[in-house]
Parts: sequence; structure tokens; C-alpha cells
Amino acid sequence: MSPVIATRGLTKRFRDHTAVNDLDLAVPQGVVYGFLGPNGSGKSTTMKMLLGLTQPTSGNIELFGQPLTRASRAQVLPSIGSMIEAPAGYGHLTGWENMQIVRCMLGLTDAQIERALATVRLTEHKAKLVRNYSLGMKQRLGIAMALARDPALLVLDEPTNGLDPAGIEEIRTLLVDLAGQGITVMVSSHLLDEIDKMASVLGILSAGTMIFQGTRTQLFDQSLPDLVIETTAPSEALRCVPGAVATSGGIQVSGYDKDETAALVKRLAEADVPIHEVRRVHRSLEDVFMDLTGRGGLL
Ligand SMILES: Nc1ncnc2c1ncn2[C@@H]1O[C@H](COP(=O)(O)OP(=O)(O)OP(=O)(O)O)[C@@H](O)[C@H]1O
Repeated sequence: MSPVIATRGLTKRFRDHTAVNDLDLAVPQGVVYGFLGPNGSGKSTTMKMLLGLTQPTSGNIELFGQPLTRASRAQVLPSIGSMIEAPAGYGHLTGWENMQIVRCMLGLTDAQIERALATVRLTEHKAKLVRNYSLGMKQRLGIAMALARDPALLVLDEPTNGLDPAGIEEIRTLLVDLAGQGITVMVSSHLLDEIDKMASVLGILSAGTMIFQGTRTQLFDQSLPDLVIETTAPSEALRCVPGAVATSGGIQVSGYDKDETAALVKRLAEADVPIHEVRRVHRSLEDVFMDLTGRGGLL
């Protein structure tokens, strides 16, 4: 199946600054795609280009297998719900009144509005003024606005921004549910933790460039956990293993694959270094990111 979003060489320059550089996105159907990167890495700019809100400097965009052009825009965009930057909503109107504006603009029915509010669990708060909503409720109203048109694709820019852990969990559950119903969800965040728990495919941006795209497992596969070798003779072991560092009870070394590990163990054994244990260090996704970004860190 062709991806719901596919870009080739997507690039956006603002004067002499390249905000998005040669991006090849591939967002499969029916997944939560986590679009991750630090502030200023180009996530919003990319999403705006996908929605036809800003023109790429170069490159191509395909949505639902169709090139995004001026001519195809009117056909394709109604299938996409979006929330870019701060959630929409007039504070002096109620949630319901805000949704009515969306209904009128998009020519929707009251039933669609009711359903969207129910999906984000705002039905019982729909008569409240939006300025009295919590941040989480405002975010959910923004998502309801994006959902009202029954989109096949949702594009959400930082929908968990500023939420407390319970609010994040609520949005996470909602987005995973929507993907379960076949809606493709592209969601950006600058926080690794928020994305990791909901996305099955990750795209990671750093300074406008995609440094990784794939599943979480593929991400882990790209990174080799450090090896820890327990020995009672760390000084001898260090002499045999260039680049190793001493740890309590042994030495630690990075970048050894399976074959290299076997050769290393053989070398240590031949040098009569007593080996009590050889193990991989447990790694968090955060560690893997650190590796990818050259220990400079992503976030
Ligand atoms: N209209 C614009 N004119 C000039 N530069 C811009 C414009 N929009 C974005 N930029 C620059 O492009 C880069 C990428 O910005 P963008 O907002 O896409 O990043 P982001 O990853 O979404 O970050 P954030 O989470 O902070 O919004 C930044 O350096 C930003 O200053």
C-alpha cells in the first residue's frame, strides 16, 4: 500500500536559512507516526507544507498517492484534519459554539460535531466558555475541530505540549484509538517520551534533516549497546581493548557487533584475562537518540 504521506526532497528555505532539508517522509496508512525533533528543527514548517499552508522551496509531496498541486489541493485537503501550533478556539465562546463555527465553515452536520466532541470526551463540557477550559481540554477541543470532518489523516503539531502526565496519557490513548480505527495520525513533539509511547513509526528531525525514519525496533537495531566485560584484571583488559574504559568490576566498550564481540573475547582469553561475564548494557530510547545525534543530544 502506498504511504498516506510521501515526500521527496522536500526543502524549505527562509532567505539563507534552510528550515527543512531534502526530506523524504513516508507515513504508512493507519499508524501513529511520531514526528520528533527539538524546537526549531522544522516540524511545523514540514506540517505546514503538507497542508498547503506554505509553499516548499523544492521537492514533491504526495498525499493519498496523489501529488499535492494547486489543482489537487481542493480534492485532497478535505480528507485531512489538522491542528498546527496553538489549539484553536475563541475563549469568549463555548466549546459548542466554537464547534459550530467549524461546522458552518466546512458544511458539516450537528451529528459530526457531537461525535467529534464525544470522541475527545468534551460532551459534558461543551456549554462551558473555552477560556475556562484547562489546557488539556483546549487541546482536546483543537483535536475535535480537526476530527469533525471525519478525516482519513490527522496532522497534529505538538498536541501534548504543556500537558500534565494525565493529560498526555489521555491524548495518547485517543490517538492510538483513532489509528486503530484506520485514521492515519501524524503527531509532532519535541519530547521523546511523549512520542515513544504512542507512535509505531518514528521520524526524527535534527536541524531540518531527517536523521532516522522507521519503527522503534529498527531504531534500536541501528544502535549497538555498549559491552561490559567483568574481570578481576581490568588493567590487562584495558591494554587488550583500545577505547575501553574502566568501570566498577570491569571494562566497558562501545560499537562492537556480534562478530567483533566474539573476536574481543577470544583476544582477552588468549591474553589470559579472566572473564567473569560479558553483557550488553540496557539502553533506553533516550540513549539511542544520544548515539544518533552524536552524544550532542536531541532534546
Ligand atoms: N516564516 C518564517 N520565516 C523565517 N524563518 C522561519 C519561518 N518559519 C520558521 N522559520 C525558522 O525555521 C526553523 C524551523 O522552524 P519550525 O517552527 O518549523 O520548527 P519546529 O521544529 O516546529 O519547532 P517548534 O517546536 O519550536 O515550533 C526555525 O529556525 C525557525 O526560526
